Amino acid sequence: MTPVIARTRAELAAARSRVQGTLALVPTMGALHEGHRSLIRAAREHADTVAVSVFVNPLQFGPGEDFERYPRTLDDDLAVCAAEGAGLVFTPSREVMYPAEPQVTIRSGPMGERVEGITRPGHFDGMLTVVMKLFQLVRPDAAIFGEKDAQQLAMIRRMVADLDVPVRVVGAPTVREPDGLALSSRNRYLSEPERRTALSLSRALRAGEDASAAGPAAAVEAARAVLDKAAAEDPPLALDYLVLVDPATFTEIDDAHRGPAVLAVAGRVGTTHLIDNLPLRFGSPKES
Ligand SMILES: Nc1ncnc2c1ncn2[C@@H]1O[C@H](COP(=O)(O)OP(=O)(O)OP(=O)(O)O)[C@@H](O)[C@H]1O
Ligand SMILES: CC(C)(CO)[C@@H](O)C(=O)[O-]
Ligand code: BAL
Repeated sequence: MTPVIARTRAELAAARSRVQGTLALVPTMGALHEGHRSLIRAAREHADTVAVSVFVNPLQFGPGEDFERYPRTLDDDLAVCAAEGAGLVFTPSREVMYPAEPQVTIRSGPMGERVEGITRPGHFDGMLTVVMKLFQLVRPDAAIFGEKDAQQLAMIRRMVADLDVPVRVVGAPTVREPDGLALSSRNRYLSEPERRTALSLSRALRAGEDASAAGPAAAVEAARAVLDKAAAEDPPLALDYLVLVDPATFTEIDDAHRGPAVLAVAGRVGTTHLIDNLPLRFGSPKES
């Protein structure tokens, strides 16, 4: 199927008015990989038509981040959208998305200042602002986001609840390489030695999972041991954070915690910022 490509608001409005039945949106920044493909396939199960947006949102990049060099591969992205059966691709320019410098934006609140928000101040405000704009422009019934960006997904769920946005938010599991590395558009920045070091992120999460029967502190300790080793590798991992958090609020949990949690990690290898996480569940001592 060849999707309709909308580059302007008028083209999008015309395409949207022709959609029959329900519509699911998959927001992306392009450079589509197997993780994005899985989101498009999941979206097809939630609606009659799938729309994919491809837009590298300047508002969610801080000074010194990789906005300029972020991979832009639109022709390949359109081929992926067609192969996966998307009916509509919205690919606005910066001027179409932000005809004027926005004065009124979404504030992500305390949750946006935790964990990844400490490493990337302002990131979640910019992300939520563009997601809200995409929801207004595309008017989807449902929107699909990857669990790889777990704090992003939790924040979007919270925005939709707090602001009564009529969109069903659906999370989809993280797609990994056979060796465990989470797929990410930024992986293409990595040299072979950097990729080997980057693997420590998913290895640390697995070590945490393996130790989790002994409780939250043991899970964090096992993950940290892997990351400490990676910090001494060549090239080294520069750890930004390793935290065990409540999945809904991203506040840190303590050793007494029982129930679901997310073990989240982020770090830099060379100049590449990578994140990963694993959902865990802690039972009472008898259950575990
Ligand atoms: N490995 C993955 N598995 C499942 N979903 C993913 C994966 N990687 C990204 N996604 C999801 O795809 C959507 C678009 O993300 P984005 O275009 O930023 O890709 P990305 O690979 O996360 O890029 P980046 O390297 O910039 O973080 C988000 O909902 C994100 O969570
Ligand atoms: C949701 C999103 C497309 C908003 O720019 C982006 O943060 C991403 O690709 O995860
Ligand atoms: N994948 C989340 C978008 C970002 O890193 O800016």
